[in-house]
Amino acid sequence: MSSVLEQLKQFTVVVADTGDIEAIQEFQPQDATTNPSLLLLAAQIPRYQGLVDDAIAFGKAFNGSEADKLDATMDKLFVNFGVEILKRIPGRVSTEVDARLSFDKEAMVKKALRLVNLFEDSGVSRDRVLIKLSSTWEGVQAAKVLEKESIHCNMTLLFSFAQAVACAEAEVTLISPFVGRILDWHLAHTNTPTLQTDPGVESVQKIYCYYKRFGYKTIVMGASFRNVGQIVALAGCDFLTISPKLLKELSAMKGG
Ligand SMILES: O=C(CO)[C@@H](O)[C@H](O)[C@H](O)[C@H](O)COP(=O)(O)O
Ligand SMILES: O=C[C@H](O)COP(=O)(O)O
Repeated sequence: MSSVLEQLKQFTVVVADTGDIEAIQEFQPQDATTNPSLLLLAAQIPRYQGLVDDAIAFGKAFNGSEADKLDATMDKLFVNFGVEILKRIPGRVSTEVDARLSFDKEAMVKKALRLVNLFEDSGVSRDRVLIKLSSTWEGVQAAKVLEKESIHCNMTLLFSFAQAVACAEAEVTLISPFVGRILDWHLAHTNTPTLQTDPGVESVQKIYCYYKRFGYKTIVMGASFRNVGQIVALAGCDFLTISPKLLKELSAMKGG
């Protein structure tokens, strides 16, 4: 009998949510997503020290202030991990624009162009990269500009239906609704410790049905999962990005 992970792959594009390159190889996802927290963890794994050293050398040689050098180091580090990840997957890697820029359209566009240029300098074409932008109003406007330059965007930190509609109308490539954080919020802020239904799962289902009903092309990728139950409930969604811990649980579960 095949595993739940193998069965899931028949209906949904499975994406690895990690900077740990070896974990990505183990589960053979189509795509991978990274974020600063995940890359901070990965950068502390001794086998990836070479990628960190290379980024530091790049930053030191960068012409500019100390702050510019630090910025250049971080950009190069994110790209170094992205380039290595892409050697192990057939699809795309998501690389994030600093969330502190989330309310500054021009700064997000500039940072995205810089990341894409670094990928291209490493021999990776822009169609293998998804630039992650916050789903703020400014983020959506930045994505509109970038998509016109064939820079594909993954709109992240998406918690509401209104954000999803704005992203679809802007014709962005992909959105990442955050299942787990919606659930976390409800558990922390409502008087229903045992919820009958999962509001994070329901949020993705509503967005998915709306996109399909009205023919929007934007890909829906559920993210931020707390347990395998949420993932199984969303089987059939376009994409799901899943941590190695939950990918391992899914691959150990036998399907019916
Ligand atoms: O790329 C994405 C989503 O686009 C993911 O890496 C996404 O950032 C992660 O799933 C979330 O940040 C995980 O967040 P959480 O588990 O801390 O709620
Ligand atoms: O895509 C979303 C953000 O990268 C989440 O980052 P965080 O896990 O550090 O809050």
